[in-house]
Amino acid sequence: MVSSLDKEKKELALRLYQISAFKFGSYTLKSGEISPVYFDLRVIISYPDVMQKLTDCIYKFIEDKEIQCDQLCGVPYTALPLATLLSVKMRQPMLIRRKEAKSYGTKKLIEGKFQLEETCLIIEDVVTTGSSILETTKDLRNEGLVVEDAIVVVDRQQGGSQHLDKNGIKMHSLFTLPYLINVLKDDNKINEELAKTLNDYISKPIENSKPKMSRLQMSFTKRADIAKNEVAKTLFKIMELKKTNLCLAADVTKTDEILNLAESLGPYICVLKTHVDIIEDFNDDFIKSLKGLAEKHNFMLMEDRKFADIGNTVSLQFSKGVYKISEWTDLLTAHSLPGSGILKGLKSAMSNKNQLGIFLLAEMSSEGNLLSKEYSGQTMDMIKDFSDIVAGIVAQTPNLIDDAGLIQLSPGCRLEESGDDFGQKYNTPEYIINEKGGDIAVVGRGIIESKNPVEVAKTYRDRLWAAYENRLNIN
Ligand SMILES: O=c1ccn([C@@H]2O[C@H](COP(=O)(O)O)[C@@H](O)[C@H]2O)c(=O)[nH]1
Repeated sequence: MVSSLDKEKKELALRLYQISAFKFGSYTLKSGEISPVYFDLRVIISYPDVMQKLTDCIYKFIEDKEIQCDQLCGVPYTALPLATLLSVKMRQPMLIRRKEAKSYGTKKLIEGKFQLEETCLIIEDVVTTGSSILETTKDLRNEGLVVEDAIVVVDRQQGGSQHLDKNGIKMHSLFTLPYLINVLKDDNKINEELAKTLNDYISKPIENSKPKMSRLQMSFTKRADIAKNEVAKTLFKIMELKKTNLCLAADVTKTDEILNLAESLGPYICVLKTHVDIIEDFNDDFIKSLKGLAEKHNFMLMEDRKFADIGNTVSLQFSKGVYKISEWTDLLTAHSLPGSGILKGLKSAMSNKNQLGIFLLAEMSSEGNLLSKEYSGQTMDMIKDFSDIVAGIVAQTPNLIDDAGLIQLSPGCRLEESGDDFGQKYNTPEYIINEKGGDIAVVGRGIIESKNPVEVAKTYRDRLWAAYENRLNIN
């Protein structure tokens, strides 16, 4: 006999297809895997009838499964409106997990009233690996809540359930991918051939479809072993040894100011970043002293020159002129804009100084910058042939790097989310490391313009390192 829930689920599945909440083609998932199906349940908020039907179905589903809870919590963001509607329908309170703590007032991560040891049921839209549910669970458990169940609208059946199970969470899915394939095939929405492609895709052993271990799950020590660029290798080791992933942007204009910063903040940083062309009294002795301090405090020097010309010009800019950058810097930034010739030019100018780690700009932190997604992807492609000289990228999002030996440097960091008058955007240390996927955060004015740069640098160092350790636990 067909239960009323079965009938409602079928109708809902067809309606979800109609509003393009799932699509078929060739899609690159967050894990980098190519998938013949893509779920985008974000569209449902534009269809009140779908929101209503989905809420009713989940409500019945929870009743059928006899799941009890004191609180509900939707995984941000798509599941938030669903959790809200369910909370009203079930007359059960809900909680909201912030993606980052407020930088003012209570600094809470979990909003809403609750008691210790209350049970919280998680609501999620689509599950592939289950990592988003785990992130939310971790914050709820840290507050003393008990999380044992999660309801998901669609389970892609790619290891998420097993992953959650290992972490003490039972996942209940309203729809699975095989179920949706059957419903759509029976209603002639997809043909036999597509159904077969989809079934073949799901029947791949989980090992094959499991996302490969991402750099975000790996320690810097492990990544040092994988890094192909020698300078990146050393940098990973310095970070782990000194327990710091803070890069200081020493954006001051006098040599003694830079040297003072290097001496006083050296113990707390892994990289000191310069813009030599803003220094008014540049001289060779300054470089000698700076190198001495880098050695004394075990940090690396990065010249943030952001080269952007053809290979020949860049090779001259790098090795000649007043600054002779190639002779002293460990790390260097460059734009990918001119094409791979820029990397060839830099490589040719390395001469007898063999060790260089280039960071290509894949994304920028400033508002309105023109580096599109396509540009960022092409930058990553360009790196592949230059793994000996490229140490990493400058970026603002977590999924560009799939080679764990590369380092992501993320500028735009302040203790509080803010901006400057010229479009610079700042995020907190935790947001930079956990949400943007930065391995190293760059901090300039947040430290150098503070009243007590040493104490403030220590705070950045501590918060950035704690966020990195936290990232290893949640991923
Ligand atoms: O996208 C980018 C690339 C580089 N930067 C550089 O980082 C520092 C940031 O300094 P703050 O004072 O912390 O804003 C600066 O040297 C930039 O040239 C960046 O901000 N964004």
